[in-house]
Amino acid sequence: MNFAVLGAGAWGTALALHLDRCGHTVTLVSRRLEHAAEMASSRENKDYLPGAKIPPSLQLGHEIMPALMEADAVILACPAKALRNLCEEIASMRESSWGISAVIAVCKGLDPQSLDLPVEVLKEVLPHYPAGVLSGPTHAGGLAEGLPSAAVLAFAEDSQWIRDLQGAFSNDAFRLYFSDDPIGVSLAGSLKNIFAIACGCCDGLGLGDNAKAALLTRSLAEMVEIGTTLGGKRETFSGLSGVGDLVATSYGPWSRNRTFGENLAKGKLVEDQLKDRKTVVEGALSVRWYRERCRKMEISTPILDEVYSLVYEEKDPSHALRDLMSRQLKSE
Ligand SMILES: NC(=O)C1=CN([C@@H]2O[C@H](COP(=O)(O)OP(=O)(O)OC[C@H]3O[C@@H](n4cnc5c(N)ncnc54)[C@H](O)[C@@H]3O)[C@@H](O)[C@H]2O)C=CC1
Ligand SMILES: O=C(CO)COP(=O)(O)O
Repeated sequence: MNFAVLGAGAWGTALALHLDRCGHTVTLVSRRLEHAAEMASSRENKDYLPGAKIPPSLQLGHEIMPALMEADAVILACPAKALRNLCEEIASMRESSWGISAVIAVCKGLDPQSLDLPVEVLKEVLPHYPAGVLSGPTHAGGLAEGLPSAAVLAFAEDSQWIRDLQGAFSNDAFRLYFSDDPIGVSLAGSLKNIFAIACGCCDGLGLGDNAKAALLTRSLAEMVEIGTTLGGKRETFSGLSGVGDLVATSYGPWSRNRTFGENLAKGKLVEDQLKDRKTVVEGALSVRWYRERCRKMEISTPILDEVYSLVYEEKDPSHALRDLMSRQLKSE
């Protein structure tokens, strides 16, 4: 198959490397000319995924159009806040001769203006193509190294072409499951980042394994409550994109969301952590939007509310812990 991967951050690069290893024709597109040129000369993405060699077979570019003209499937690997713009750019260039059979978003957040999930943005802006999402406990470094991992490919419809796509992504190091719940998978992928920030705080405060297990378990309960109210299927949250990614991100030393939470608990200010950083901390943004949505729908979200207060109201992490522990007792 021919894949266009748009967005040359850590995750786009890791996916492109993986698809190249699977024997596909792959073009990885960076939006910045100088970044594409630097990658082409060093055969490495030093800015976002240092250490992973880019083989000559993987094509690098900075223009979207040539990659789209050839593509069977397009992977959108930008941060969630840039997804709508990127889709609009594609829509403005669209030609009926293109052979694109699917567009797949791999970001884990919400559109800041509309609060839409990535799959909803795809459906709205690129209605001509089947829209899917890929998500799971898969950090870029592990996939780039070829360490074993598994994820979910979710489309609302099922077809032979989508099953071919599932097969095209899979090899002996990467196992891709199919799901018919792109809404649930998108919700799970963005919510786990918020709870990973809470788990990072737990690490930063040195609260130990009992506390972290309790926090993770109650985070899952909250994720299921929010996710099912917002339209996801309950079983999705016990799958790879739900509990799988929640565990990976909450424990991974590599996780930007978990590390952000850990540093918060150690006294590093939000603005100092976010200013001038090249890479995304999706949970720090999406917690604001989820809080707004959950309030409107009157969903009780005690952990998410505390993460919001930590990030946007300068709440002291030890006070957040005290407030969580002193809530009215209830049934599990
Ligand atoms: N890094 C990881 O391990 C994983 C990341 N993700 C998700 O994938 C998304 C991207 O993450 P990373 O690649 O890690 O981000 P990153 O922080 O490494 O890089 C973001 C990339 O997106 C590019 N970008 C920004 N605006 C863009 C636009 N309008 N059009 C095209 N490209 C644009 C930036 O130039 C940069 O190359 C995030 O939503 C993240 O949650 C999902 C799974 C794993
Ligand atoms: O989504 C991820 C792994 O599944 C990456 O998590 P971070 O963005 O926290 O690094």
